[in-house]
Amino acid sequence: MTARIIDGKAIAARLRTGLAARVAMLGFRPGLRVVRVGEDPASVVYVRNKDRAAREVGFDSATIVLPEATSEAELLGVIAGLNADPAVDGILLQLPLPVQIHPERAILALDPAKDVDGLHPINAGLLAAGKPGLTPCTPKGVMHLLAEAGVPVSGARAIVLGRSVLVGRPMGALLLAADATVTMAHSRSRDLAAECRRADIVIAAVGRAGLVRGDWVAPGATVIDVGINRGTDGKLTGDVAFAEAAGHAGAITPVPGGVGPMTIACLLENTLEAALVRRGA
Ligand SMILES: NC(=O)C1=CN([C@@H]2O[C@H](COP(=O)(O)OP(=O)(O)OC[C@H]3O[C@@H](n4cnc5c(N)ncnc54)[C@H](OP(=O)(O)O)[C@@H]3O)[C@@H](O)[C@H]2O)C=CC1
Ligand SMILES: Nc1nc(=O)c2c([nH]1)NC[C@@H]1CN(c3ccc(C(=O)N[C@@H](CCC(=O)O)C(=O)O)cc3)C=[N+]21
Repeated sequence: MTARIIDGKAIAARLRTGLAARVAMLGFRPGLRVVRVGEDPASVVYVRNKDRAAREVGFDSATIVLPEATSEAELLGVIAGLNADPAVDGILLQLPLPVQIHPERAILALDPAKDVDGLHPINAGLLAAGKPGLTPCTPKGVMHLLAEAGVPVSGARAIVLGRSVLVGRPMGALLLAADATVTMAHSRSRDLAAECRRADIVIAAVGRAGLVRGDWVAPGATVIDVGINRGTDGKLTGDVAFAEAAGHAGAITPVPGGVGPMTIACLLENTLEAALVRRGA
């Protein structure tokens, strides 16, 4: 079997076109601020592409880059300033943070109403409870991709590889909310290959290039590759051995051109949503 390629780039472009039309009718520009501390390579890619997309859709968007050596107190000061700024509707704090900064303390400092990546315990708790709130952009983007690709989720067996607060956990919650039977796998899971082979939908969010091999994928399964790894040749690759897996899967996302552009489109969607709620528009 040769898999159908799910074109995240095209699906994200359609989403952005819809957002641009809504923003043009608003009479104000939704304000987004991204805070990056240090030079994590995946975060650098994200910021570059996000800046372009945000301008195109008509947002007031800026990135604040702080040096790797920034103290937690300095970062908390920057976050407090953004919380208090009425022009700012959405704040995205890029992860991972340098070791001297406690991620939980930094996330707790965000105004939950401006937390467009859905990381604050209030938003994470709403999601865990199956209630509406701001939803993490990457898992939300994956759900959009599954819907656009016509992949049935209700009743399907889905496996999520990775259990991070940013991707794996909220991904599992969204799949469960959509009535999938969800398996959560991680670095301690026994026999990942066998677990994957049982799944109709495989979501790889680990950060290990080529971890998911072709024979881990059941014939006709859907494979969504969240991983963004920078190879020694400088090229971006996912967590899935793409050529092998495409020989087994029914549908598969590429890297680049899969989940990445959807994350950005969903960040803009969440920022618009936060702006409408906050401004009572
Ligand atoms: N495309 C996009 O838009 C985005 C891409 N990313 C990318 O997705 C990847 C994952 O990101 P993130 O969730 O933040 O990463 P984290 O490092 O926070 O989490 C990785 C998870 O993978 C698990 N893991 C690590 N090694 C293995 C293994 N050998 N087998 C099974 N599980 C393993 C870890 O398990 P344990 O909990 O046991 O340690 C952990 O739960 C990265 O490549 C990142 O760059 C991230 C965000 C958005
Ligand atoms: N709080 C937080 N939320 C995140 O969502 C988050 C984060 N921190 N830290 C870093 C990771 C990484 N990430 C990416 C998003 C888009 C692309 C992206 O646009 N990828 C293009 C790359 C195109 C290219 O430049 O070649 C693609 O896959 O097609 C990449 C990486 C979000 N992350």
